[in-house]
Amino acid sequence: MKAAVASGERSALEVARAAWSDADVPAEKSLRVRDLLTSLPGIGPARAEAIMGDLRIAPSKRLGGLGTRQRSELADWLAARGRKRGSSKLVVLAGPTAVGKGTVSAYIREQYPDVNLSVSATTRKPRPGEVDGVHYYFVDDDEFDRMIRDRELLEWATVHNSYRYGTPRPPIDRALDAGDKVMLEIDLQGARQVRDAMPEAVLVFLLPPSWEELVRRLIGRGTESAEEQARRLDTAKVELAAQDEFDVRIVNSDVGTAAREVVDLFTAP
Ligand SMILES: Nc1nc2c(ncn2[C@@H]2O[C@H](COP(=O)(O)OP(=O)(O)O)[C@@H](O)[C@H]2O)c(=O)[nH]1
Ligand SMILES: Nc1ncnc2c1ncn2[C@@H]1O[C@H](COP(=O)(O)OP(=O)(O)O)[C@@H](O)[C@H]1O
Repeated sequence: MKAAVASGERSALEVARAAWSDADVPAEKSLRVRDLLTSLPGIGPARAEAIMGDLRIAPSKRLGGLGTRQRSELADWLAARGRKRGSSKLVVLAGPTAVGKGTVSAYIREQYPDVNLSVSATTRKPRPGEVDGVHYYFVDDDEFDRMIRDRELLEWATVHNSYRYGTPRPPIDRALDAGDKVMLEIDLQGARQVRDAMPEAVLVFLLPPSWEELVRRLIGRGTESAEEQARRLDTAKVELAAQDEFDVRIVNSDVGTAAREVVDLFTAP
């Protein structure tokens, strides 16, 4: 029956209204409210149960069996979520190592507080000054494996052939449900997974003004050994070749200008 409810609140609302009409639609009328809710993007069984608790609908209830008050509250909830999801937007910022993704993200975090920056989980150790839960959720391999097993990650990847990084999904769905602007700063592999999982996301490729400038930034950052720098530049060549897969390309010449161009995407039609 879930097939009757394509993703998207409005269609869920239409299914509910059909179940409550005088039409002869036994499938909709017998559809469990729990199944209607879990057919929506980002709502699993636990969330569906919590929502039904808030709406005072018993876990086993079917659409056709709801009382007048329950129907009205469920319809209002679906309509409100549809409006919020319609106004929220997910922007994914990716690009070659040392192009300035972290710098542009930090600038956006400081200058555009209404943009909700996703906090990734990673198995790498924190660097001096990095705070758990702010820069990253620093977890060990067992915990990262559990997050994968429990399908808690929207995407994840092994980056620079060393540590794993992933985007916890529940905070993203809560933020999108609330109509927030959400931004991920992730690597190319992760961006591709987000594009598959959430086609409505806007994928941004951050470009250096030139290859020479990219090399200068990587070496100037001074956080890698010479051989690691060489390895990352090889990766950067491959990543630059993938830029056509992205919806938008932004050149990071000046951090403030690049950040503005990224943030403007949240309000672009
Ligand atoms: N796929 C994916 N990549 C991530 C995530 N978080 C960070 N990254 C990428 O991992 C790479 C490593 O980031 P970081 O550990 O800060 O080290 P840096 O690249 O040396 O600055 C960067 O290219 C980030 O874009 C994530 O949640 N998922
Ligand atoms: N617009 C820019 N102009 C000059 N240097 C920059 C610019 N943006 C970033 N940088 C510098 O380039 C280096 C790499 O930036 P970083 O944010 O670590 O890149 P990434 O997160 O993409 O690996 C850092 O030293 C940073 O200060």
